[in-house]
Amino acid sequence: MSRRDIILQAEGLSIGYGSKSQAAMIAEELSFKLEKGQLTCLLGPNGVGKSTLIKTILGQIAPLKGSIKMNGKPLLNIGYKELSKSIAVVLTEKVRLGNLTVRDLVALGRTPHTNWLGSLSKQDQLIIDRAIRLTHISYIQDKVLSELSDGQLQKAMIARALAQDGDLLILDEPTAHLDLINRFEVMQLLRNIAHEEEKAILLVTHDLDIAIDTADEFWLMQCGLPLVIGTPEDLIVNGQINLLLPSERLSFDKMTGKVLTSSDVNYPLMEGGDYLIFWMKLFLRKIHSTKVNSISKISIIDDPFSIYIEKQENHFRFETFNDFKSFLKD
Ligand SMILES: Nc1ncnc2c1ncn2[C@@H]1O[C@H](COP(=O)(O)OP(=O)(O)OP(=O)(O)O)[C@@H](O)[C@H]1O
Repeated sequence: MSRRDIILQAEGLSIGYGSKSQAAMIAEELSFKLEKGQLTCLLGPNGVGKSTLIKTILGQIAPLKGSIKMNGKPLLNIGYKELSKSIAVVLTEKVRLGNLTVRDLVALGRTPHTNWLGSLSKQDQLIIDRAIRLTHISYIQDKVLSELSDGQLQKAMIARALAQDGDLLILDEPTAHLDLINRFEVMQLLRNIAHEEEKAILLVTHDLDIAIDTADEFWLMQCGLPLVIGTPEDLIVNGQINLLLPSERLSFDKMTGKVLTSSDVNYPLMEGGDYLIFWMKLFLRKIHSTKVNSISKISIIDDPFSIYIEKQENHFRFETFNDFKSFLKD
């Protein structure tokens, strides 16, 4: 096998709730594998079954059909203790452990490895130190959890999962409730952990743009269909990324990596740098003015920023999009 080791694998898996005889099937024919050193993002619309799949992988609900193997062994044959040494989880629910310090929380990650008294060995302390260092939270290790921001708490939760020292990390929407910078930081952190610590990481996210920027692999989940799996770049280039956007009003722009609303605007002839034309098109789509139809040409230059308009033999110049907007609205 290649450098990458398969940690978890499933073939023809059906997932859902209830018993096999009276089952509410959520998804079927799911086949996938998770490999060391890879960051995988599971994407799909609300209610499609992402959390159900995560719960099945964690052994919290039994598959309706098929089985999942962890390191070659059926998941159902792996005991709770062994499983918690191999899989670390960060879920969306906020922890209510306000009096614990960050270091106490990270130390909880060692629970599956400690004796029944829960005493930490020197080796455990070193692993906790390392998890704190890798997640860049040394400066807050003595703070109590109730005093943390959402971003700091999320990093502490990731450190706890890292201290567990399993091969597989599973996270449900780790960037929910975070601001833009923290969303990037947390995803970059997870990418580094996957690559440098050789962990397999699976996370659920709705943050398509950040996922494109960081993931090695996407799993696209859609109602009643098998998972579509590939590198983000392949799925973008072959158009399968649009499976995430079943509405005709939305489409994925391959050039910019952004989701755009489709438009019925007939753009005039445009001249200028690619990025200027991109923002001009977005502007014209939003302004939705009938006056755009009588513009024959738009030229945009970036230094000094100017918009030149040719309209029925007349020429106009604007220094900002805002001035152009006023003109279109008059
Ligand atoms: N305990 C349960 N028993 C029966 N059905 C459930 C249970 N939990 C969830 N479901 C149903 O399973 C389907 C998939 O839900 P799930 O939470 O897995 O979706 P999701 O893709 O994670 O959604 P979201 O993006 O909104 O978190 C939904 O129709 C939901 O109502």
